[in-house]
Amino acid sequence: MTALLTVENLSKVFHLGGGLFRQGRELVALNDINLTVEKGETLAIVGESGCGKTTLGRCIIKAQPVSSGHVFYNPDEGGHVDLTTLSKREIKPYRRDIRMIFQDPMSSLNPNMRIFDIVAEPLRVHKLLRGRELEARVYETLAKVGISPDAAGRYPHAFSGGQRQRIGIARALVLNPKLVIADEAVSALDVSIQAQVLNLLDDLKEEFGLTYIFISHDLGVVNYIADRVVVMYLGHVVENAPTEMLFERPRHPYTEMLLEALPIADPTRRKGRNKELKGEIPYLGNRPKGCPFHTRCKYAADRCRAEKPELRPVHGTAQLAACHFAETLDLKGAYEAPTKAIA
Ligand SMILES: Nc1ncnc2c1ncn2[C@@H]1O[C@H](COP(=O)(O)OP(=O)(O)OP(=O)(O)O)[C@@H](O)[C@H]1O
Repeated sequence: MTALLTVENLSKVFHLGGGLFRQGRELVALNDINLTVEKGETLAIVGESGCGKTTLGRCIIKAQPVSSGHVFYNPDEGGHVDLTTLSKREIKPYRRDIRMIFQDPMSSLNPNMRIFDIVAEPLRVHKLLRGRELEARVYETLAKVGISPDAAGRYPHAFSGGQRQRIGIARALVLNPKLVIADEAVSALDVSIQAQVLNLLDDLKEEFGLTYIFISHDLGVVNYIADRVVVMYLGHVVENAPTEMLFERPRHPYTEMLLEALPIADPTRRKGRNKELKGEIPYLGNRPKGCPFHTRCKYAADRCRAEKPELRPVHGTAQLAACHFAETLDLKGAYEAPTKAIA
């Protein structure tokens, strides 16, 4: 396997202004993140709201500057480039290679533009194609995501949520990217539509040789689509493991807690929302000492309150966990890995 993207010691600090009590405070949204995305894999980033998933995605494409650390990108034909050091002009070609898909297709698609122009816009911005060639590429991409070319003259409001997400995907794919960062790409959709869009993403991955970073708060969805899962808590990576290993036997108590909250195995039969997670997430600007999770961890010992655990391989395997007791805790896994046939 070859790394397409490597995040090294990445941190992001927001300096808060405004309110009387927040003046001069810092909020560490990402704390020394390390991860690798292999070519062709789907790497999921999971965690509760506010743990830093979106910030990480935005830092990777440099939509937000990092406070420290590196994002090395290693495309086929080029060498190793640190995206964090590039100027606005220098990063432009990499923005073609790395595309994002967003949660809410309604707010990410300009309501005043026709579908054709929405999908054509990235080609125009990057001055890649014109005239007939541009037209052909737009229609071809729309067809790939299951949108009829006849619909290209309509506006976003004429489409359902699932169709709008397909248009968002077409807009991302029209530039032939190598890496797609999907940020809660199916969260706003009904469960049955989610399955269709996930299947589409899976098919497109094969067809276009894509690599995905799939950001989600929903482990049920992640189990279906991801090869590997990175679990984040309060801006830290607490576990990083191949999907099957993580579901069979989590090595971090936070992962166990997320798995416990999953309703049932098959995402098509899931009803309602996940069970509520226990405990309150501490405010990021006032992070607990020691292990960031110890205030909610039912296994916490004195050591956890005093000393921050490093992310490390458990028993020398591909499963990494940041827990002092990763080797000895007998944590509960979840259901068997689902089959791909959920549509
Ligand atoms: N521009 C900003 N200025 C200050 N704080 C920010 C900014 N952007 C994000 N944050 C804070 O950084 C933390 C991480 O936010 P982020 O949106 O990355 O989390 P998330 O895991 O993606 O959550 P969600 O699923 O709710 O989007 C949050 O506490 C958020 O309030």
